[in-house]
Amino acid sequence: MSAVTVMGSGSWGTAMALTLCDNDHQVTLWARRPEVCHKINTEHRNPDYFGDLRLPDSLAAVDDPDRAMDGAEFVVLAVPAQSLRENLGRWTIPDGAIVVSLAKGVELGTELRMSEVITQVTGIGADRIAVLTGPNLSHEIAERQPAAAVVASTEQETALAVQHLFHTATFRPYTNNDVIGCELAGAAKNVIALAVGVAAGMGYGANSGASMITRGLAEIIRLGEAMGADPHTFSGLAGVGDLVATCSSPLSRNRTFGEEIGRGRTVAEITASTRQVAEGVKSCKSIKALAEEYGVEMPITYAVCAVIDGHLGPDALVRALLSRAPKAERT
Ligand SMILES: NC(=O)c1ccc[n+]([C@@H]2O[C@H](COP(=O)([O-])OP(=O)(O)OC[C@H]3O[C@@H](n4cnc5c(N)ncnc54)[C@H](O)[C@@H]3O)[C@@H](O)[C@H]2O)c1
Ligand SMILES: O=P(O)(O)OC[C@H](O)CO
Repeated sequence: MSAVTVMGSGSWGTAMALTLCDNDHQVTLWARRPEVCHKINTEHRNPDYFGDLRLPDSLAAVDDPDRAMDGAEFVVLAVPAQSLRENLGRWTIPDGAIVVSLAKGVELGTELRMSEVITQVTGIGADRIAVLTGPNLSHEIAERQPAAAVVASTEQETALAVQHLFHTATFRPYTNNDVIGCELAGAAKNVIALAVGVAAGMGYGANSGASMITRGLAEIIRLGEAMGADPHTFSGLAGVGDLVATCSSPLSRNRTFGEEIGRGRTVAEITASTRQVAEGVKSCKSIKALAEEYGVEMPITYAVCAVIDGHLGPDALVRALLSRAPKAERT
């Protein structure tokens, strides 16, 4: 049994906290809002994210970050990507703790991956950081539906420790040492899911979705290879696995956000109507900046950025992609 603190009590932090409880770890969940802590501690529910789902009695919620992390051997970071730097700047991670990053985003302005942000702000070395990613929609995980995942770390011992930490009867993490590929894949699939959602919202069917998923994968691989990722990562769970899950599922916030755009709502309207994060809405810009930096073509990502910025409507997004100069598939 390990002492584990999950920092962030939204959909994914809560789902991972209950998975860790299923493994009999001593789990503390940090929530910003005292009323969320109260509900978790007294009613064993987090209704903003999981309706009536009963959380394990052993799960303790705390609203003070220092108290939450006191004695933690593992600290699991479950706040949105664009808030990670600010939060880490306020927190003190216990000496020696292994840090697990859950966020699927690339930081705006710096274009840093989440593990890079963690090292930059806290000074914690890459050998004590792991990234957990893969096809993992929180509601399915919280219902204990079977799923696989990837734990990526440059340090094999760290990857193995985190794999062991999370491995339950229904949740099966594999290890991988390609942190760049795993993090990039997790962030970039959200952008492709926005595009697939736009097409779905406009009423297009499976052919359009599959075409975007496949060409989306091609542009993610192009960027990944330029950044030094292992191309094999993209045919694994962190790559094609998460891309298919996110782009196909009505549970995906990114796909749903895109669908709403496809039906004619504005980005401002959709953003105002949900408290949940759709990471691709911001990360599309940092991924576009990476594409520019590495000189890689990413037409779907560019088109999504134009739609998010209001420069392109949904119809124009589809036209822009189809009217590009004809080319061979493997380019
Ligand atoms: N939900 C999923 O299915 C899922 C699966 C895998 C990975 N992820 C990733 O996990 C990360 C967290 O996503 P989520 O699904 O839990 O999002 P969410 O919107 O459900 O919850 C986000 C949580 O962070 C808190 N939060 C928001 N802004 C904050 C800030 N500025 N400072 C501190 N806390 C803040 C919210 O109060 C909430 O508790 C994202 O990067 C997401 O891509 C989510
Ligand atoms: O709901 P989304 O779109 O943030 O996707 C959640 C997970 O990343 C799916 O693996």
